Amino acid sequence: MNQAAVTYELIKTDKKTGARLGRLHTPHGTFDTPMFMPVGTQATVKTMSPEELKEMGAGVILSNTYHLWLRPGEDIVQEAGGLHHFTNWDQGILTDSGGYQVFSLSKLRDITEEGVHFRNHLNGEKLFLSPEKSIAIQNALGSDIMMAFDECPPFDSPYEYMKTSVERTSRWAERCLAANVNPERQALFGIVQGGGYKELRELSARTLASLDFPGYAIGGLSVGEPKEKMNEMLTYTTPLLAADKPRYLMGVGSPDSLIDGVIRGIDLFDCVLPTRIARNGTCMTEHGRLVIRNAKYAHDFGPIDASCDCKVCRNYSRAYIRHLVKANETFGFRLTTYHNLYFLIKLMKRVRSAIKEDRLLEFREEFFESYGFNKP
Ligand SMILES: CNc1nc2c(CC[C@H]3O[C@@H](OC)[C@H](OC)[C@@H]3O)c3nc(N)[nH]c(=O)c3cc2[nH]1
Ligand SMILES: [Zn+2]
Repeated sequence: MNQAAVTYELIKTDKKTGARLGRLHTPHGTFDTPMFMPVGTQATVKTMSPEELKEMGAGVILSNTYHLWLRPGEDIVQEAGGLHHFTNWDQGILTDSGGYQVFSLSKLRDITEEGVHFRNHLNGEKLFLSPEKSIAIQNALGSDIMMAFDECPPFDSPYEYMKTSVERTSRWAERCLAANVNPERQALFGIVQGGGYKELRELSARTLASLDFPGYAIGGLSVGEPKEKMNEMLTYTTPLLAADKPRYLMGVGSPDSLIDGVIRGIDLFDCVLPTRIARNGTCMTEHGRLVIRNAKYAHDFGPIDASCDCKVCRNYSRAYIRHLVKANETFGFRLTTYHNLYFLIKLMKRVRSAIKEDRLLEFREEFFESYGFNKP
């Protein structure tokens, strides 16, 4: 029996919700879950060094097959000895399959049973991505967790289209399993689709469960649908997935969505939100979002967030960071990025403590009140 590359250890199941405490064992370390994974689409978490990511407690970071295939090319990364050597990051790496980018970045595309024909969003050249090609790229990148090549249709696609897509994505998932040349070191996660149709979510979950992946992602969400619809699909879908496997909600998210995802049984999250809003000077704080450019912070020599113990909040003032951001100084965006990532990683740590102490729903109430999510 091959030693599985990634295994999930279920530590505790919350009595009042679907939340769990767990540990994700990977060839590059073991990490507590629920966990937030910083996104480093082009093999870097924008403006952050590996040392800073480690310092803030990041365990697993993401990179993206589509982007790295186009630039610099998976062959260069492979020659470097894989992504861990290329990026000098020795902890966990998860690569997305490119399925989402093909559907979100390229306009002209043709989906066939074989794969997807589309145009390079950088130079318009014709490209083709298939389950086999996506897995070959991810094997070359050497990520610890690879994602199956899938189609992420618009949430409100017609039932018939969504059904066809789910069935094709399931056949693609099987081809991905067969294409993985390194299952002992690189775990492949299946991605559940089905949009807002419960019976298609069930069809997708059950088909993928029968293929016995080491972990599962819930895809096709956080694509513009109302949060209530996302939560409704999670409530329905996560119980269909094996309790002894990790569950990863792709592309999520904001603090309220992270907590509500944990309550519905999600263990792993990724989202560009904290790093993206940081680059326009917006910070997450205990009392909601703070737009640092705002004139009211010009003479404010306090920290971004008085309740945050990160190195940014311990050493730099709102006035200084506001000045840097307004002057478009890179260091300003490094400070806002570090703080935002720290805030979400710390939020997951607080959630894990709340699960340990059987007080997750109380924590949700307190945090939502403080952040302002309860405001009508
Ligand atoms: C934001 N909402 C959202 N993101 C999603 C992503 C990751 C985007 C990927 O693109 C890059 O960020 C833009 C990241 O790449 C590192 C991320 O993994 C998804 N990926 C796949 N394969 N299938 C999905 O159904 C899917 C759904 C999503 N919903
Ligand atoms: Zn801070």
